[in-house]
Amino acid sequence: EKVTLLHGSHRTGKRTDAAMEKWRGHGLGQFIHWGLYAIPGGAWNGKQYNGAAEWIRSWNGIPKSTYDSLNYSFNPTAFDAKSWAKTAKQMGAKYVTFTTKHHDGFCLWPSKYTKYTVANSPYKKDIVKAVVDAYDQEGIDVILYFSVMDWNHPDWRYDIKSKEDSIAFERFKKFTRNQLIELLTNYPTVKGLWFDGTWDTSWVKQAAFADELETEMRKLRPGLIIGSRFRADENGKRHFDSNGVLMGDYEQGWERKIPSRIEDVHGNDWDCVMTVPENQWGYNAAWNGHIKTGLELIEMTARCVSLGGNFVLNFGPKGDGSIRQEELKLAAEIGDWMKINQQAIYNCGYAGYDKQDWGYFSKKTGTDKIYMLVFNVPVSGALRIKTPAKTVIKKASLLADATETFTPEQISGDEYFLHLKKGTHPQPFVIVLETAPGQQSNGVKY
Ligand SMILES: C[C@@H]1N[C@@H](c2cn(-c3ccccc3)nn2)[C@H](O)[C@@H]1O
Repeated sequence: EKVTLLHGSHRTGKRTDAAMEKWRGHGLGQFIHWGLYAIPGGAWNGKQYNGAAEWIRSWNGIPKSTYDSLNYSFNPTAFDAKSWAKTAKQMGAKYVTFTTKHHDGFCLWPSKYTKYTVANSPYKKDIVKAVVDAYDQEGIDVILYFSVMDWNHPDWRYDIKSKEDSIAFERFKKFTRNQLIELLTNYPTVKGLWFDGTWDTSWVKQAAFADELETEMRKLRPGLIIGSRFRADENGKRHFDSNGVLMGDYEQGWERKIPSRIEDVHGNDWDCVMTVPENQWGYNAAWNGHIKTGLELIEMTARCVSLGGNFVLNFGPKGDGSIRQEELKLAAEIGDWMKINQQAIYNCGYAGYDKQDWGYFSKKTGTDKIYMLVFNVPVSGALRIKTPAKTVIKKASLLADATETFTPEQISGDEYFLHLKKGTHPQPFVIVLETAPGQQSNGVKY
């Protein structure tokens, strides 16, 4: 049975306000990891390493003090937030999640609460502001990534084991609150905060403080969107409180992985954040292992939307601020597909149809319009559809060409085949189903 919680989740079920409904409908987002780690780009003294490039400071053999002095070399002459925002627009991203401060503690905005910022670099200027303004101009919503864990701050602790730790961490908590209020005050148009670096015991023990801070941020910015990774409940439970209720507004558990079925998302909103290589968020000059193709990433987008989530693809700009060619090419490939098929992605969600081998269903929120996103054309050319009870399929046509229609062949009570014409399908395509809800013989609506 339920336990009484002071600092568990304060809401059950999805948020129904306009800000969250807009976020829910985004479908496709861009993540950008940029900071000092982009300067070494996964290598140190000519030796290429395989770990995640944004974690290089933590690798064995890397002199931490030398890494920490990289702010004096930070001068991204090729940085142009407008061109980043244009790339995102062309890809079809509806929002961007941007690293204000990663685990290394370097702030891409001129924070008043630490010297470890762009203000103390040759570049000097406010990068967060440039990004927020450029993406606002493109009509792309901005969410700010913030790492609580801060390797640079002298008062950061992994755990609190002594009086000294406790005194230091109280200072760190004030510093963290100050920076978050500073970000929400400096950049009032941002729609949310994406928290990371919140798994260590020191922070997990701060249930009351973090709960109050979340309340304060939401009061300062009504409609603010905060995920499940920010805070733990008073029993140290993260993402889901001691009663199994989601913390925050959406589940932030899908990092480099995608749910395989609807039961995995427990009726919550969620995002999946994904890297192009296996595990590189910050720029790594040597991309090793499997590099995802445009088709793979389009399919991941379709899978996420079909299960009611958002797919957020990561970009890792170089130390000079330019985006690498491989990422520009992927953005263009995804964008070309989105230009034709975006109706099946934006403001769509779980359709409630059984998953079929040929691909994914999505449903336009608030309508009976169903999309079939086809990735695996069967040898038979017959696309099987099992509709929810007694649903009527009124029309079936290609999204890209409404004159190309299909006559559903009913093969059982609720099952149909759509027969594709012979021919190749070099790109995934979408079929639109105009449907009507089922009627029982006695006229009762389902
Ligand atoms: C969104 C992604 N989250 C950061 C991360 C955190 N971790 C991690 C690694 C070991 C234990 C706990 C967390 N691995 N990657 C990555 O650096 C990136 O920012």
